[in-house]
Amino acid sequence: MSAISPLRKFVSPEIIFGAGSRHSVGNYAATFGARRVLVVSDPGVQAAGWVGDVLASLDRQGIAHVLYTAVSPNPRVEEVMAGAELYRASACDVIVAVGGGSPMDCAKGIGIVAAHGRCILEFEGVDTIRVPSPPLILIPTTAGTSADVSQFVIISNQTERMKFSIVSKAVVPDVSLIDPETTVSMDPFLSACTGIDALVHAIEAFVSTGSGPLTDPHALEAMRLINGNLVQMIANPQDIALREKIMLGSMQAGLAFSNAILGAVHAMSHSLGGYLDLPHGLCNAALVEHVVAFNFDAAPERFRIVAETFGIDCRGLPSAQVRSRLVEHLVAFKRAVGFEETLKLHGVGSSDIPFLSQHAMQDPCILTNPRQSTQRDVEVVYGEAL
Ligand SMILES: NC(=O)c1ccc[n+]([C@@H]2O[C@H](COP(=O)([O-])OP(=O)(O)OC[C@H]3O[C@@H](n4cnc5c(N)ncnc54)[C@H](O)[C@@H]3O)[C@@H](O)[C@H]2O)c1
Ligand SMILES: [Fe+2]
Repeated sequence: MSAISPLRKFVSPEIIFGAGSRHSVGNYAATFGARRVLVVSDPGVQAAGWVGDVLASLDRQGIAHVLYTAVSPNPRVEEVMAGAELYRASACDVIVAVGGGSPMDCAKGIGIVAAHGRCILEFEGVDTIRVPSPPLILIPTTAGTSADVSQFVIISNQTERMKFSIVSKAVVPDVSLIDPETTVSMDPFLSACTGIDALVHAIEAFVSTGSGPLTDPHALEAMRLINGNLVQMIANPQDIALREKIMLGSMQAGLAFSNAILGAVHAMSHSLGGYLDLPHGLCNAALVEHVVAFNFDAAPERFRIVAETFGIDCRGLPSAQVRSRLVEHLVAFKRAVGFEETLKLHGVGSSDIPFLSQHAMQDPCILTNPRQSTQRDVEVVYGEAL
């Protein structure tokens, strides 16, 4: 008799996907009985006009609001704490975020602090949340992080020059309003960074030790959508049909990685992003092919499927050749979206590697990497990416 699969769980918010969905935020806030909403965003998203649409929708429902936009890319501990203080002092009862991963993660952090009355630093790690957060509605404006569907919060601790992760189903928002129209204002660099982030989510979720039948179909479809449309989207930034495909790919990658967790690219990129305050997608881009080459032999059949999903003809090829074709494909894809990155270009030297590796080993994402890694392994991979 063949064994049956082990138990799996899958969490997701209520998702409303489609052009114009941002305009319904007022209705969703009303269903939570909102009296005063804290709206979290950042200056770039406000300048693009997306904050105005959210405030207008709340106004139509007669719901008061307080705006908080003091959020940096790679949101910081102090920004979370100041936002939580504003939430408390203004007697808010619902949180809405509109923006990329940074305002969305900051909003999740504000919810945790508002509920517990303690510093966000105390919640680092897995399943540390004890008190439910206030109702949370997220509206992503980048097609990449999918923090709006995920169980992750990534906050930067600039006192220690590191980023830390909070992983809990308690940080999955109540509602995600995914509106591809908001991504038309992304410039080519932001589109490339966030698109590569989503592609890496899909690859890492598919080869993760936490992968399984509930997440695999999302991961594979995300790879198809992003691999097949990102280059075209960057060349045709106003093409809403292409924006929609990449947004859908990002969402599916998000559902996959939220439930299957990630791997060494993310563990290493969180460490790098905290140390140098660099864009998250850029860090992933600098590392991805090196980590894939390192991991390949631990999951050759899974990586063969990844390669086939990218359109590489693997028939009759031995594993070593599939590995090198997959690495070549990733390098060519990165170039096609505008990346020629090495870590050296961003000022990383070999003397930084021990610090970076030590922090990467503490990140929860390292635990689900398909190949068990020691600090020495991680040091070698950073060295290859220099
Ligand atoms: N929680 C998660 O599951 C998760 C997953 C991956 C990454 N992250 C985190 O998310 C953060 C990165 O988020 P991001 O890549 O979405 O970028 P971001 O939120 O940091 O935004 C980067 C810049 O782009 C601008 N911007 C955002 N949307 C725009 C738009 N539509 N038009 C014009 N400008 C726009 C912002 O104003 C900002 O200046 C990192 O801190 C990363 O660690 C979180
Ligand atoms: Fe990511």
